[in-house]
Amino acid sequence: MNDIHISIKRKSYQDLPHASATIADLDLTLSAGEFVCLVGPSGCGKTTLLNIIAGIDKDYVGSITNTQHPAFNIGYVFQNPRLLPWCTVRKNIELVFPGVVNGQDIDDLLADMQLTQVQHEYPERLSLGMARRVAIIRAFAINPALLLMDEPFVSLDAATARQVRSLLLKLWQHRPHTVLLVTHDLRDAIALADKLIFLSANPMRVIAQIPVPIARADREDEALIEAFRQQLKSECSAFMTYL
Ligand SMILES: Nc1ncnc2c1ncn2[C@@H]1O[C@H](COP(=O)(O)OP(=O)(O)OP(=O)(O)O)[C@@H](O)[C@H]1O
Repeated sequence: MNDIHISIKRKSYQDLPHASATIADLDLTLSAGEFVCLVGPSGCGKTTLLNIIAGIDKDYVGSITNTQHPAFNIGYVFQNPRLLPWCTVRKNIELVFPGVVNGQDIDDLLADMQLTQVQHEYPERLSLGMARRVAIIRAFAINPALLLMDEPFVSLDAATARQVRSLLLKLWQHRPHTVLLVTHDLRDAIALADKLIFLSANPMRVIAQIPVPIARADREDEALIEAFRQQLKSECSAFMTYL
């Protein structure tokens, strides 16, 4: 794995020269194996940034580079799980598997995400929390150099969101990948990230990069997470008004 450099000079949704930029002069480096969370106000351009990094949106000025592997593979967990409705949970995972399907690996992924019991169900029988967990497995199954996740806990009730977050963390600890995760929930970001990146709006720029000082072993400790959240709020709310 290598560092990934993201440099977006300008992204605008209109072709006009004077059109306002959604993203401007945004520079980020993701270190290999690092879990990074992007936090920013609603509508600031987070999904746009993920779409650019994933190669879905090519209409921008800038570059995404990984010096040693120019064509690196990317996993993307969209807000909508996008499972194939005519395939079972297991089949949805098998379909993305690179090369020969490794049954034991799928068994392990299903077990890590507590989905073994529903592996032969169709997506319509799953709760949103289960469907999100299948989508996360599919992204890990391709063993990507970079894993993008867009609000994987949004629209889940608090208990389910905590469960998915905790399972994701365990999965990532078993299978470390470079992750860039978008969330509007600072608690989720603190529980997961090595580094928090705070963004501004109009245009979107990086306004602060803050390492999370909580040991990995303590990331389920809600009191520690809340204490750091309060610290960030009191120290940074002047320039991060959305905290
Ligand atoms: N296809 C599009 N055409 C024109 N404008 C767009 C398009 N997609 C997004 N936008 C605009 O670009 C801005 C950024 O949108 P984006 O969805 O990237 O923000 P976001 O930070 O992910 O939002 P949220 O937190 O609400 O999910 C918004 O003002 C949005 O209206």
